[in-house]
Amino acid sequence: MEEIGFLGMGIMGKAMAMNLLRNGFKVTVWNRTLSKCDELKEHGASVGESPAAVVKKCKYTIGMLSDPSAALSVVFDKKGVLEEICSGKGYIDMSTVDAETSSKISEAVKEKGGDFLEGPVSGSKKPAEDGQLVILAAGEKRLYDEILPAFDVLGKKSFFLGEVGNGAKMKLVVNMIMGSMMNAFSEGLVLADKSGLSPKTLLDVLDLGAIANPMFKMKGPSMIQNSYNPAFPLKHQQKDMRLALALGDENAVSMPIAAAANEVFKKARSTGLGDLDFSAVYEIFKVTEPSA
Ligand SMILES: NC(=O)C1=CN([C@@H]2O[C@H](COP(=O)(O)OP(=O)(O)OC[C@H]3O[C@@H](n4cnc5c(N)ncnc54)[C@H](OP(=O)(O)O)[C@@H]3O)[C@@H](O)[C@H]2O)C=CC1
Ligand SMILES: O=CCCC(=O)O
Repeated sequence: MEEIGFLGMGIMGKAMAMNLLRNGFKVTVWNRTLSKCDELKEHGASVGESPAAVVKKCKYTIGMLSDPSAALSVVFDKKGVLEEICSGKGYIDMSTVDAETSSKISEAVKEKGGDFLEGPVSGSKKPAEDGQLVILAAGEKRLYDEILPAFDVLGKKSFFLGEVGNGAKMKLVVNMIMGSMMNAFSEGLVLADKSGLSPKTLLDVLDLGAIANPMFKMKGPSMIQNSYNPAFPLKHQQKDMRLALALGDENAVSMPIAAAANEVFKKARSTGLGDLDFSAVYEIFKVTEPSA
């Protein structure tokens, strides 16, 4: 397979690029904060000096950036992707963004003759390290077929969802459900505790019943130890709730549960929890009102 460029060495980008290297791909990486490329370099990656330089060198370039503004910035800014993308090259944005952002990038890339694919992912740091992501791709089918060998390393399953925007929308729906579930879970843990029950026993009970799921199983034990080492930063989960609510707005879908969950995530951000794991929203439910 051709050399792959990778823009964005955050929690996910770093794990994904490392996984590609481990599986024999040649990778050139770039990150706004250059020092975050050091570990990749030690493992055999080349480092590009700008997104444009990476695209110039590589036939395929993947972006994994924090939010719509970052995703747009690496494409449209000076020394960005657009300066070097051209016919015969592909750009794959795997960041979680809204459909409008993805379409803007797609149109600009296509105008330069390049191919574009969006490919947001389900799964967090550990699945990224283990190549167990679920890839929600949409856009240029030819590029999808060409990049599949890399997707097969990054993920356990790839979906091709058709036109650009469908991957972004699917990802936002999934994360909207996840964020609402995390709120209900946190509320339940507090209710158990305040009612004199053991939260640990609640985890055991949940895990044996109809609502058992990997998220409760993985996050529950660390939450009851007040430990929130970030795998999926809370600020990104709140961004996804916000974008999902905007999608609901566009489609006149009433989303009272997600709206309430978003408010709690916003509160968590405003109290300085944004860089912790999204499960830190639990801390907000633990705060008790002074009794009257
Ligand atoms: N963590 C997770 O579990 C998952 C995250 N996602 C999504 O993947 C994306 C990345 O997430 P994650 O790796 O956790 O996030 P991080 O916050 O760890 O990393 C964000 C990355 O974006 C870069 N960045 C931010 N702003 C800019 C900018 N203006 N210009 C250029 N680069 C910028 C950062 O660079 P710098 O280092 O310089 O700040 C960093 O490389 C997000 O869209 C997130 O929603 C999807 C699935 C799971
Ligand atoms: O966007 C982040 C998703 C995290 C997960 O799917 O576990």
